[in-house]
Amino acid sequence: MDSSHPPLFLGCIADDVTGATDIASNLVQAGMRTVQVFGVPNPADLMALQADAVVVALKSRSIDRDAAVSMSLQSLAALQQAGAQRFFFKYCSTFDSTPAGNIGPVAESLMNELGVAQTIFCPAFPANGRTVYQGHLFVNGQLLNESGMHNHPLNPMTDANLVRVLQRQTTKSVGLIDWNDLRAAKVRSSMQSLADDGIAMVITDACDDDHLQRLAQQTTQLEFLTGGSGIARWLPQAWRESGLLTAVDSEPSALAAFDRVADRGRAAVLSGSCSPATNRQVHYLKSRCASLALDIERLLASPENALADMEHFLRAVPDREPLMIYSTSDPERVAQLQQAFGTAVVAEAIETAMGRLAKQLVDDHGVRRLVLAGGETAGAVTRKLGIHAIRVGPEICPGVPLTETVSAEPLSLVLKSGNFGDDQFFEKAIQVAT
Ligand SMILES: Nc1ncnc2c1ncn2[C@@H]1O[C@H](COP(=O)(O)OP(=O)(O)O)[C@@H](O)[C@H]1O
Ligand SMILES: O=C(O)[C@H](O)C(=O)COP(=O)(O)O
Repeated sequence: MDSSHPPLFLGCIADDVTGATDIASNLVQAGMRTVQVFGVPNPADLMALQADAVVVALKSRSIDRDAAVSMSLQSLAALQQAGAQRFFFKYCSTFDSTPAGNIGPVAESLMNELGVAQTIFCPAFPANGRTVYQGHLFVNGQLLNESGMHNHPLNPMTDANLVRVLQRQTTKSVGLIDWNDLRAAKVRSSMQSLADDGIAMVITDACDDDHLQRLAQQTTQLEFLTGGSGIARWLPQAWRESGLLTAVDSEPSALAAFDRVADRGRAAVLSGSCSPATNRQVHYLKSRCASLALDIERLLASPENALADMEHFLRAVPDREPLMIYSTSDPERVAQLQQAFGTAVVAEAIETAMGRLAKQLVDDHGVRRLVLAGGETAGAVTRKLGIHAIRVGPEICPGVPLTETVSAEPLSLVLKSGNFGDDQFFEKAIQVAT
């Protein structure tokens, strides 16, 4: 290990793969050398990475609560052994979770393991339209439960009041630091008075980046924080200003290297997200490159026949031409399938198919650039491909960076959060990766 490189400073535990890449991107933008690893890591591997920050990408957002807690605690232990001094639990900027968890239970277990009496919950990411006001989460100015997130296939968000949502998920008391506290720069004193009242979990308002910067500056004393990726864009600067973090900027050469890795073959888009943004992105791209919608009924009835049909499509696309395969559908169609076959059955069948398709594309069809839309989808694909770590490079849009696998033959990956990116995102991601 290069002794000249400062030791690992920040350990992040993310509950889904695209959410992990999202926070990793903001940390790179903030000048931290960041590596993302997949699944519960080995401490020795983490120390060998020579990174300022490591993001552990778990696929724990929508699984059994106890399993999510267990893998999160195992990841914390590995990060502690690797020497991390600050810890961050990353969940969705739209607080994706069910009334039974997992944000509350995982955060509670991490707090208890770290011996932390109080921490913040800051999902706001204004650069991507996620703002919190009086404890209510807005997406592009619409209340969360009216933004389309109420139709999420796995974690429908039907209540925008995050104090209420989080309180349903935890036995600890939940409170709020609101806009007035931020404006009056009273975050620390407000947190102390909340702590005096026994409030352990503090939802924080934030409507713009100035609010996030203030929150970052006034929470440097916290060993453990939670939130979306927004505040992570400002924490490194606050930690440097308080002398906690050595000022090490990302090496421009390291970021430039991404331009070379990408141009090694064909690009393919695999989209399993059914978010409004991804529906628009699929609609835009499907008239611009070879595209195939998964026949989900056929997939459920006979996976092998369905995959044989897809192989036929793949062979019909001219070599090196980009292509897209998607299950992305509107809420009505999603609900119809879930009612007919069961939510978990449909999700599992699609995620498994996406994993097998990705392996086929890489092994047999010359694909070296994969654009994956959706956290659960990306989690299934990266697991099937056996990807253990990625280097995080320049962002294509806020929260979505270009990445490449840490492997003998690097694969260019774009792991897109369901709701991120404009209508032309896929086209940009393919071109940027060329
Ligand atoms: N047409 C569909 N009908 C039902 N479920 C679907 C459909 N397409 C995808 N899914 C499932 O919905 C979930 C989408 O989650 P995810 O990939 O995380 O996307 P997002 O980033 O939008 O949350 C996955 O489990 C996926 O398998
Ligand atoms: O929106 C966010 O904070 C993250 O990018 C995220 O968690 C996305 O998860 P998704 O499953 O891709 O929506």
